[in-house]
Amino acid sequence: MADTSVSDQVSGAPVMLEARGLTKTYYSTDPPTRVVDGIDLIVRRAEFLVVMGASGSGKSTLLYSMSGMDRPTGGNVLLEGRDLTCLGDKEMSRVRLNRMGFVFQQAYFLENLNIRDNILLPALKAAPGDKGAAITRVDALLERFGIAHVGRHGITQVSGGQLQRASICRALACEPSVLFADEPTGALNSSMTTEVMDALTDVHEEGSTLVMVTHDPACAARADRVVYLRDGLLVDDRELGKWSRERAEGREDELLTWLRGLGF
Ligand SMILES: Nc1ncnc2c1ncn2[C@@H]1O[C@H](COP(=O)(O)OP(=O)(O)OP(=O)(O)O)[C@@H](O)[C@H]1O
Repeated sequence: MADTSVSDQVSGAPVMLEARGLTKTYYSTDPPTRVVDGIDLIVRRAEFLVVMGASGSGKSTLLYSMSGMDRPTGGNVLLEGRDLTCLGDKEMSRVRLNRMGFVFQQAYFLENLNIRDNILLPALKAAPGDKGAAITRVDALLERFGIAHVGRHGITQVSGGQLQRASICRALACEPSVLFADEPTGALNSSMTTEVMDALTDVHEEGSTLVMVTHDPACAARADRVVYLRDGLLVDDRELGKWSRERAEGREDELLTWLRGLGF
């Protein structure tokens, strides 16, 4: 049973996810490469946290290690106080399916299924005995993200922005505790980027916890907090506070100044 009483000792806010001394070393290289180097990081409940850093600094590896997609080689990851690092593969898959959602740069949808069925698939897998509820939830998500009219379209018959909004729907279909996004706008033009970031901002404003990797300061400026990685180490951390459309530009400038100071 999850321990929901865990809270951040500094802010007092409830903790959703925590990395303690998280390490990932690849032993396939000679010498071995330590890509994530003993990171301590707390993600508070309902927080939108962004991970930035130069290419190769370990952002995706940190995200995958925290989400159980990849096994860390040291340290621990706790989801609402429950240590995930001691779980077997089967239990970890269950946690990923039921408690975590993922959005990647590419959608990775099945070509032989339409958009709606691609979104429905994980929801049915997570709750096989409750097909009606899964269908209702998925149809509500399609409406909410403005893609109900393309639900029966094939995956090549929609725009990049619509496909990424469908990825967000799929990630939310199992009502996850944490949504992880790895460069979700990396393959999109600027109007589609805004479309997808608006969708993610809505998800956050409705109370979801988000952890996102991005290279794009305009996307990062949507977050509550940005952490910066260098060579697998977490070297700085900046609270941005609540995002608002009115303050968007000033906030992006403030973030850029901070990032330049870090050598970004
Ligand atoms: N399977 C692997 N074996 C060995 N080294 C790896 C492996 N996967 C990743 N790396 C190395 O780990 C380092 C960090 O990779 P990672 O993808 O986490 O960085 P990143 O900050 O997300 O980079 P980018 O912004 O370019 O996506 C890189 O130097 C990469 O080459």
